[in-house]
Amino acid sequence: MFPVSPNYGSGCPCFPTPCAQAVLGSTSTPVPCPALPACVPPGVLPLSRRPPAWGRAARQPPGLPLALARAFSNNKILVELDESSGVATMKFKSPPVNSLSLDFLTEFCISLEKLENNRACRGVILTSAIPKIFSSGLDITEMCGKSTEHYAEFWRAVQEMWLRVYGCNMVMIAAVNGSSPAGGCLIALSCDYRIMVDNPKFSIGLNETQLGIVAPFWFKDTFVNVVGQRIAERSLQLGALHPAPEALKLGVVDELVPEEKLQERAAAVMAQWLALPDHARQITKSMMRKTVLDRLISHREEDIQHFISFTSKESIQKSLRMYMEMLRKKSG
Ligand SMILES: CCCCC/C=C\CCCC/C=C/C(=O)SCCNC(=O)CCNC(=O)[C@H](O)C(C)(C)COP(=O)(O)OP(=O)(O)OC[C@H]1O[C@@H](n2cnc3c(N)ncnc32)[C@H](O)[C@@H]1OP(=O)(O)O
Repeated sequence: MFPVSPNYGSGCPCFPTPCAQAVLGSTSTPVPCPALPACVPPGVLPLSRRPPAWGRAARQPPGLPLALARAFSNNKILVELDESSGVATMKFKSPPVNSLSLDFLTEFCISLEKLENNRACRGVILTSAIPKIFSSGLDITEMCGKSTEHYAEFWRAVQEMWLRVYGCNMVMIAAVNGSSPAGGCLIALSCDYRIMVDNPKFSIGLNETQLGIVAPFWFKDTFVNVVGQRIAERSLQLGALHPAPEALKLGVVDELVPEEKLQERAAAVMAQWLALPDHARQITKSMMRKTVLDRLISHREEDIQHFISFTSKESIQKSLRMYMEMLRKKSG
């Protein structure tokens, strides 16, 4: 029996019996499963998978229950699709702080994939249902005291989340309604546009160095592509968390709005972006992001090994434990 594609799992229609396409051939080259991209090997969804739907929301594919197309929620993310506008909202609702656990990341990828496969959906707004927090970033407990197999699985899920958001053909808008450190910031940076609530108590940034860890090269690349080399270099070295007004000045976010206007403004910006022909916008987006995406795709396994050896170091484990202790003391 040959191994299955690394993306094969319970999200695939052929689960638990892998279809022929989900099985890796003797060459170990993953063969894409046409049935569902969950079986597709890691990477970016090719542009050709989404037919252009400019000017109107395309029809619901036959066979998909209507209720599923309008709203679905597994556990940690509430997804609502407005078929008339073609815009979905993914609302993070994983208390207490929307940390990006393995379960969260898995649900996130499956939810986004469902939307990508739904022709009625052309744009997604990412936001939070937890007051004052957009996302607290990667779940630190997933990186503490676990096995190397667990670190590998977790890191693959983090990579997958980024590849899917950064490489997404749909318009992605982050409606940042709370603090957004590290991995939370990465999600926002990977969108096409960021709107943040105008509240200096909410901050955003890649603060990894404050935890004694290092933002991986693809976090850094994403940041540089948004704010430029100089701002990214200073902000990354200092592990800076920028209060909303400063984040706007530095270009980390595109605009600030009062909290009560956030969803309305996100919908208005989305409408502007969706007024463009999909194919032209998608090809342009792909052209702008391809180099950075390809860099991780071609070094994915190496990056996982790097993460495992870095995270497994006793000095790193110690830093993470101390950081968690500091958070616990602060909260308790
Ligand atoms: C050279 C190459 C290198 C290769 C790669 C190597 C390394 C890996 C790099 C990995 C990149 C990492 C990215 C990350 O995202 S790391 C996570 C960074 N996140 C943070 O620093 C945020 C920490 N949290 C906070 O600052 C605050 O919690 C808050 C989000 C501002 C919310 O504040 P507040 O409302 O006051 O809530 P509490 O602080 O009281 O927290 C409530 C409980 O939640 C727990 N918590 C918070 N954040 C996390 C988290 N990220 N993971 C897990 N748990 C978290 C906190 O401990 C509280 O728990 P308790 O109730 O049990 O005490």
